[in-house]
Amino acid sequence: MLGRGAARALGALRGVRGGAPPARSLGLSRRLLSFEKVLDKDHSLPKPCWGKDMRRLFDQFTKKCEDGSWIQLASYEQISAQRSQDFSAFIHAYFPSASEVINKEKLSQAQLFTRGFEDGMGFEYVMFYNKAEKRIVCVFQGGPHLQGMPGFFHGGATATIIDATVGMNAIVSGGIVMTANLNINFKSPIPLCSTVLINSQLDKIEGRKLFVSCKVQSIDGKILYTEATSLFIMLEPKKKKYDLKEAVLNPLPA
Ligand SMILES: CCCCCC/C=C\CCCCCCCC(=O)SCCNC(=O)CCNC(=O)[C@H](O)C(C)(C)COP(=O)(O)OP(=O)(O)OC[C@H]1O[C@@H](n2cnc3c(N)ncnc32)[C@H](O)[C@@H]1OP(=O)(O)O
Repeated sequence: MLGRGAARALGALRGVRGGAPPARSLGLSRRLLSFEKVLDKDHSLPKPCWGKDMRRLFDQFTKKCEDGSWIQLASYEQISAQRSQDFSAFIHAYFPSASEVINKEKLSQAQLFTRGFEDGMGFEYVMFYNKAEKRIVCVFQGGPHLQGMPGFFHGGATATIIDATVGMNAIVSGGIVMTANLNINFKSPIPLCSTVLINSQLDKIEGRKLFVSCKVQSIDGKILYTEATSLFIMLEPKKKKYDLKEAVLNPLPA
């Protein structure tokens, strides 16, 4: 199960209607937070654009979810427009100086960077979480629009999916966090349109700091493409006005 803070953080920022019950009562045996009424499609479910490797690994990890040791993490591209006021409140509480700069009307169009591509062209991925081992495994199939050097992924695209994976590992343990440091060693170029495994591990928590590392490998484990270490910081509200719990329990009307 997730910590309460993390479940609330995810719920509040995902467009939940009707409120999020405490994590303990969620019955998260297979799919994380799947009870939520979320307004758009879950991109972490199989699609026609997934290749056979991606599909096979999805099936393998889904099987591991049956005994509850692993949980599949759902993934949406957009929170509902109705929640945009929550985002304004979030920004106001945590980054008050940014509050004046951000165009609040545009917030209703906000969507997760990794989910902004046409199906199969950008980031296709699904993450699985093992709480006991503090691990998240991301099965990633990158599309042709992620090219850097001809025939290979752009390093920024690799950094993005790494940040998303280690970031999710930090979120499930720490709630509302931001990347403070991301250190990447690119060891071997990743062939464009291939499927790879990103294995991330929460190494330690010290106060507000979460240290997460990961390896990007070929699906047979023979090639180590990339290694990364990261530091995430749990955010502290600068203003006490924003109450995450209140935002979850009293969502805005549709
Ligand atoms: C959150 C719920 C979301 C749910 C839905 C989301 C769905 C999917 C998400 C997918 C995951 C995506 C993950 C992507 C994450 C990002 O990319 S975040 C974007 C990039 N990051 C930033 O823009 C952060 C910019 N930096 C900051 O805003 C701040 O510096 C900070 C918030 C990181 C820290 O500021 P503050 O809170 O004021 O803390 P400090 O007092 O400065 O520091 C606290 C301690 O940490 C140490 N520290 C800070 N930064 C670093 C660093 N870079 N390296 C090493 N150490 C650092 C600092 O020294 C303090 O240590 P001590 O307490 O003194 O020991």
